Amino acid sequence: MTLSMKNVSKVYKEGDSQIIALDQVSMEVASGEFVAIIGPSGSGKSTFLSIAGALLKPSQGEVKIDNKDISKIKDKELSNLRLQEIGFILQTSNLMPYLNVLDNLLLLKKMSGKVTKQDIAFAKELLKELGLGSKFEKFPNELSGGERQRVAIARSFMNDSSLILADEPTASLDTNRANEVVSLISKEVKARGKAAIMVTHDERMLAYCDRVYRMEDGKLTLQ
Ligand SMILES: Nc1ncnc2c1ncn2[C@@H]1O[C@H](COP(=O)(O)OP(=O)(O)OP(=O)(O)O)[C@@H](O)[C@H]1O
Repeated sequence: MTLSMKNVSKVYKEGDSQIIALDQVSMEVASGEFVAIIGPSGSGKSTFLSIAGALLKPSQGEVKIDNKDISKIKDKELSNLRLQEIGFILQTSNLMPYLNVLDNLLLLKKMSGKVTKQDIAFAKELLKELGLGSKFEKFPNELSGGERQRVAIARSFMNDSSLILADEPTASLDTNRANEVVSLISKEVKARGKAAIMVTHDERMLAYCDRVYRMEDGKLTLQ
């Protein structure tokens, strides 16, 4: 997979004034690449990830996934593309509190039709890979913060999406847990040929990444 963003700008209108959240940013990420974006609060990083994940439309510029211009795709096809190709990892893991760990992983499958034996086997395999082999039946409130984040990561790997977008996945984790989480993303990128973009404030996590970009006032530069 290749994500290509060219001269992408995003302007938010607030009454009479405008906020230029992104100012002509370009980036290309391909399978097997793990890139990071750092930068101060309010510089445009989340806006960038939302556009990369086809959740938000740019005001200007071009976003292509595998050479397909996503502004030219119909809404239905775009939501399928999002479901199949893109895995989001968010700061707050947003697990369903009343579902156990295994069912949290299977939730999207349940919502989109039926759950197969293979789905269950894949979910269990992912959980084992992430060191959660003994936690299938636990509920989110019975897990530590780091464990919850790993469940959320396993869930984002469930659809075997080719693009992983992570918005501060290590916020609120201690150094060991943070290393664990980021090395899991890195492993998934390298072993399964995925592409990943991670927004982070944590400079220690940059060692796992192939490239580091800096966002400042909506402008993106390679470090
Ligand atoms: N929906 C919105 N409407 C209006 N302005 C917005 C909206 N979303 C973001 N902004 C503004 O756009 C700019 C970029 O915001 P963004 O959330 O992308 O930054 P960020 O780098 O992710 O910040 P943080 O590190 O604090 O999460 C900020 O000035 C923000 O206030």
